[in-house]
Amino acid sequence: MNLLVTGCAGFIGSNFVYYYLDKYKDRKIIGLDKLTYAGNLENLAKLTPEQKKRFVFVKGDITNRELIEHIFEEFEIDVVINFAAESHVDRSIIDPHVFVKTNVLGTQILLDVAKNFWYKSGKWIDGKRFIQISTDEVYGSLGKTGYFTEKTPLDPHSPYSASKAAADLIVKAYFDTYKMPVNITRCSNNYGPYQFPEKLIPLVINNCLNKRPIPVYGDGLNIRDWLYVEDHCKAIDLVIEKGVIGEIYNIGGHNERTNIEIVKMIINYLKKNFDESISEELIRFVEDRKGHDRRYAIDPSKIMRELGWVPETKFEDGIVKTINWYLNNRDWLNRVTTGKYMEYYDKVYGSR
Ligand SMILES: Cc1cn([C@H]2C[C@H](O)[C@@H](COP(=O)(O)OP(=O)(O)O[C@H]3O[C@H](CO)[C@@H](O)[C@H](O)[C@H]3O)O2)c(=O)[nH]c1=O
Repeated sequence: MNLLVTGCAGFIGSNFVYYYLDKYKDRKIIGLDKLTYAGNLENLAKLTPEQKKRFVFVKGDITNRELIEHIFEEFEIDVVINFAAESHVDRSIIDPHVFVKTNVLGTQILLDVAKNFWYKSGKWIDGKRFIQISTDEVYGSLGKTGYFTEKTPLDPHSPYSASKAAADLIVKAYFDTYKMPVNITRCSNNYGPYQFPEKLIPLVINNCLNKRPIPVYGDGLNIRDWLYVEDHCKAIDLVIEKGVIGEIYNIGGHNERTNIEIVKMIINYLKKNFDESISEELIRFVEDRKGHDRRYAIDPSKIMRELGWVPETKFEDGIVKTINWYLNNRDWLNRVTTGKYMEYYDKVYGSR
């Protein structure tokens, strides 16, 4: 079985490649990545020599139709998992265009090429599947109570989440119109190794290590529902194996935390275990994110009930594993935060 994994050198994509090649010793991954600022081939450097034999890397963009066709001609692709996306909300507020191009147009091109290769003589070839990795952000924001289910209406607020919602609707259209074998998964906030330090958890770790102020948006009481990335990978694996064609699956571990709680947990762990001069004095409450969603919370009961998924990593363990991963990979952290990183950082935080 051959999988085309787009965004294979990004955070969730690279974690998925490790997880999948380790679990299935007879399967092969063709990994495609544009290697923008967040995708980094170094993220895949720890594949074993045996795993490398079952991994082919292609540098390129999902909006390049000729390249995607070439990949389908070269390899018999059974499953496409589309992780490739521009994913950071703050960047989408500065420059929405690239989000629409990659997330919407890129998804449509992937779907269309897959359809041309998988639909022969009036029917779909058996065993093919297209999985769109989406996000809980497409549902918008919750008040103090309630959960996002698969039936919650789409109500995205940022250019990022609007582009992901648009992509989901294109995927749905390929199912409704052509009966294409698709699934959409919508996961809550992930954390773990290889996450780029523009996202809250690695940004806080990196700023603590560099004694840089920690920007907390607004009152710090926005809530996110955090899931360890490996639990997300396991959920996607189950969708590939057992997901019902055309269905959407929400993924989340019922682990809601305010941002300030997360920030303080990281500071206090580092203070106790790494450097006692790291303190809550680094915290700065800064201007809020425009259109900032207040609360996300996933109802994962469908995937738990129908596919037997269970989130295994407790947040208290996952966050310690994650902080230690960054402590042990400070070279990586330094490399990915040089050059253009500070330009971006000043753009987002300079005016706050
Ligand atoms: C970077 C940063 C973030 N924040 C706040 C904003 C959010 O309420 C919360 C988490 O921010 P972020 O890490 O940017 O993640 P968020 O906007 O929730 O979106 C993430 O989670 C989504 C899933 O919910 C994914 O679809 C997105 O790709 C991913 O970026 O922390 C701060 O207060 N200060 C910061 O410096």
